[in-house]
Amino acid sequence: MTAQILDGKATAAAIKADLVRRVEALKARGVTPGLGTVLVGEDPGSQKYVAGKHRDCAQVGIASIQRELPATATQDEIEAVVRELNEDPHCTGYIVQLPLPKGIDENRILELIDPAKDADGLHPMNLGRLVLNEPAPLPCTPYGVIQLLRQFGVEINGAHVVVVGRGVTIGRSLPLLLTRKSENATVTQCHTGTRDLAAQLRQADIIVAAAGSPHLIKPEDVRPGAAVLDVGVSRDESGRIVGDVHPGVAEVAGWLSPNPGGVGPMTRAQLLVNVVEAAELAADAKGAR
Ligand SMILES: Nc1nc2c(c(=O)[nH]1)N[C@@H](CN(C=O)c1ccc(C(=O)N[C@@H](CCC(=O)O)C(=O)O)cc1)CN2
Repeated sequence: MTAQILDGKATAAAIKADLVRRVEALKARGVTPGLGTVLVGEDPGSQKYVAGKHRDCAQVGIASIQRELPATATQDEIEAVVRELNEDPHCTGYIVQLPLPKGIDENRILELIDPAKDADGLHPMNLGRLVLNEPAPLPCTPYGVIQLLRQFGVEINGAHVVVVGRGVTIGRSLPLLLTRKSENATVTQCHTGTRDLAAQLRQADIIVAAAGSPHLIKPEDVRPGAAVLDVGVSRDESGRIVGDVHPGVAEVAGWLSPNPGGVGPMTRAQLLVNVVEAAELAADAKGAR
């Protein structure tokens, strides 16, 4: 068996094409959506992701607001930038690129973001809304996973999904989305404390690997025909991405979301969706006044 590729680039391109129309409609109402990014330090991966986000903005007509601080920036200095973006009327949504340098209290920074401008859906109020099943900006990578599965007709309803990882950007919220009635999956969450990971993986209809552990998922761990989404990012000596999924999995899986080229572009597309939706909500509220 050779897996069908879940092509995130093509799917993200279609989402962006639709956003062009929505951004034009907003501009006709006198609102230009603006994405802000806060980048602290010089991590080459983070720099690349942030640059990609602003390239996407240019493609769909969203204005870009970039704030960069050195790796030596203090908690107070980062918080000052967050407060400034909360007040900036040109910035309709923004993100703080993670991870932040060691010594910075990441949660305190996330809690300071205005929930109405939280383009990542990582503010505790928005994560809480997700728990309560209330409307909220959806965390970008988790929702990118779901959209990719839907786009390629992978059955989520009733599926047993094994999520590997428990980080704040993916692992924590993906099970929340997958167990909503609209998705209706059964989820097992695995992590470094899981006793027999291979035994869990072999039960899965869908595996989402977000551990950041190179080639953790081996072909013999995958049930033939299962869908496998590689969301883990490690880098080799030359800076190239190494995913969580061993290349041999392509011979066993029914579907494979590669890395790069799978969920990464979907993450970026969902970020733009969140920015446009926040701007639409703000425009509606302004019109209603
Ligand atoms: N505030 C946030 N920080 C981080 C998030 C996040 O969602 N919000 N997720 C990751 C990084 N990330 C987004 O910021 C991200 C990861 C990957 C990609 C992407 O397009 N990847 C490409 C490959 C790019 C390359 O060659 O390096 C792909 O997969 O094809 C975009 C965004 C951690 N931080």
